[in-house]
Order: sequence, then C-alpha cells, then structure tokens
Amino acid sequence: MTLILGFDDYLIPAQQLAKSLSMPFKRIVLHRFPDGETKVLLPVTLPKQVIICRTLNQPNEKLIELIITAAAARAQGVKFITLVAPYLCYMRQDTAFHEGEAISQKIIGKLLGDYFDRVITIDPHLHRINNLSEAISSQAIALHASNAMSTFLQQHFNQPVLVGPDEESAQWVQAIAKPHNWHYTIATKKRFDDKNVKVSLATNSDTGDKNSGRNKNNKALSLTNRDVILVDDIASTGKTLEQAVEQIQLQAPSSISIIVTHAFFVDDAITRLTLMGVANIWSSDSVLHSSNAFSIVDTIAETLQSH
Ligand SMILES: O=P(O)(O)OC[C@H]1O[C@H](OP(=O)(O)OP(=O)(O)O)[C@H](O)[C@@H]1O
Repeated sequence: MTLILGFDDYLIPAQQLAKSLSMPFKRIVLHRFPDGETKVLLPVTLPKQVIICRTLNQPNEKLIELIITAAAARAQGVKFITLVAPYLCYMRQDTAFHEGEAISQKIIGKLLGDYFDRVITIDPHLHRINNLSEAISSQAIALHASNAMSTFLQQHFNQPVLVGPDEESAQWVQAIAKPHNWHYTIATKKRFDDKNVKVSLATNSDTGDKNSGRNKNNKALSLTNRDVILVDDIASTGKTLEQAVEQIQLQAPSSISIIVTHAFFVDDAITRLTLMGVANIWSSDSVLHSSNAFSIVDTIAETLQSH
C-alpha cells in the first residue's frame, strides 16, 4: 500500500491526487511554537511507501517542514518517499549571475535528493540545464501542463493564435498548438532586472533568416482580429506578460487571454493586466491562486500509475 500525505496549504489537490489513484490520504499536522519553530506530526503508522504532495511556492518554511517530515517517515521505517511538488522552488537561480551568488538550484536540488527517493514536478523552470536530473540528485520526473492547457483551451477557442513571450516558452507553445494545428509565434525577451524586461514579437525579417541566430520557430503572424493566447510557465511580477500584451495590442487583436502553469502574479499584477484589457487570465492549480482554471493533478496521477 502507498499512502498520500498532504499539508493544509495544499490540501485539495493532494486529496484529489489520492482519489485519482484510489490511495488513502492523511494530513501532516503542523504546530507553530511561540518561538517560530514548527512541530511536525505524522500519522502513527506509515506503510513502506509514501507520497508527500505539497507545492513549493513561498518555500523556505515548507522546505524545513518537508525535510523534518521525510526524516521522521524514514525513522518510522518508510522505504520509498516520493515528493510531488507541482511547483518546484529555486530552479530559476541556476547560475551565479554575479560573483558570490549561491547557485540555489544545485543546493536545493541536492537537499531534496538527499531526503526524497523521487521528486515529481510540473514545468520546472530549467534554462541552462536540459534535464531535471541535472538538478535533483535522486530520481527526478518533470511533467508538463501542456496537455491539460491544450484540452482546456480547446473548450474556449476555435482557431486562436498562441504567443510565447520568449524562446524558453516555445516548447510549451508548440506542444499546446500541435494537436489542433493552431498557429503560434514565439517572441524574444531581454531581461534587465527582476521587474524590467523587453519583449519583441517576431517580424517578417526574422522569419527564415537562417543566420539571425534567433529561434527557428519564429513566425511573424498577423494578430489582427485574432483571439490571441499568451502562454508561459510562470507569471511572477507579470512584467513579461505586460510587455507582451503591449506588443500584441499594437496589432489590434479580437481578444487577448493569458494561460500559465504557475501563477504568482505578485502585488497588483492581475489588476494591471486586467486594466490593460486582457480578457482571461488562467492558470493551473500547481500554485493555488484565484486564476486557477484547470488541474494538473490527473497528469501527475497518470505518471504515478505508470511508474
Ligand atoms: O512575471 P515575470 O516576473 O516577468 O517572470 C516570469 C518570467 O520569468 C521566467 O523567465 P526569465 O525571464 O526568468 O527567463 P530565464 O530564466 O529563462 O532567463 C518565466 O519563464 C517567465 O517568462
């Protein structure tokens, strides 16, 4: 038997995962001491295999609690511990951009690998590495939200145009567009700092320019009178999306919608995008947010069933 364990801050998806897999579910109970430390209470009896399901946005305290949980489960005799973290933290800091900066991706990846036998996540932000196994020292499985996005979008649009705001987004955009033969275009992005980016849509001069060094999939498409869907993995400050929306609006589309896997939309990002005229802002439940519109739980359940 395998038991699914969940925490109150990601309870419903964890319970849905247990239901999809027809596995029992139990809560990990946390108690916060007055000094800020946390007591972790596990079920008294655990089977040989457990799956801990907790997403890792706002991760610092969650990481400590997860490590305590995994170590305590191991001490109770659990042999195989899977971490299902639909959003996997610290994957973006994958290089030292300045002298002295810690490469958090490697450090946190090793920590998780030390405590968990297997880590499963959705659309980890991997830029300078190709495979999650390069970051996580145990078994690592990176799944994608693109099938769930594709199915969801099909219910809302007939022939939309998909726009990816940067070259990294091409993989998701292509996967969503392919089953329906939808048109897509991939923009280019230059990041200046946390909140400043410049997004440029493909122009005709980009297309077919083998020597430009730019994305080969860059197709300049007219967005005029089209339903445009901006697709990305993460919306954090929302500045990437804002910049892309500004560029798309210059072409007078019928509508602009946004779909992302991981919704942070910090501060007033949703308000700003809505005031700019974005019709729909949708996200998966990998991070709990008011924009959640479709679930990645079945994607995870299918993988767990087949492994
Ligand atoms: O909402 P925002 O604050 O704009 O952040 C979200 C963007 O950041 C990430 O890419 P990033 O620019 O970090 O690119 P890279 O890590 O692939 O260089 C991500 O793929 C989004 O495009």
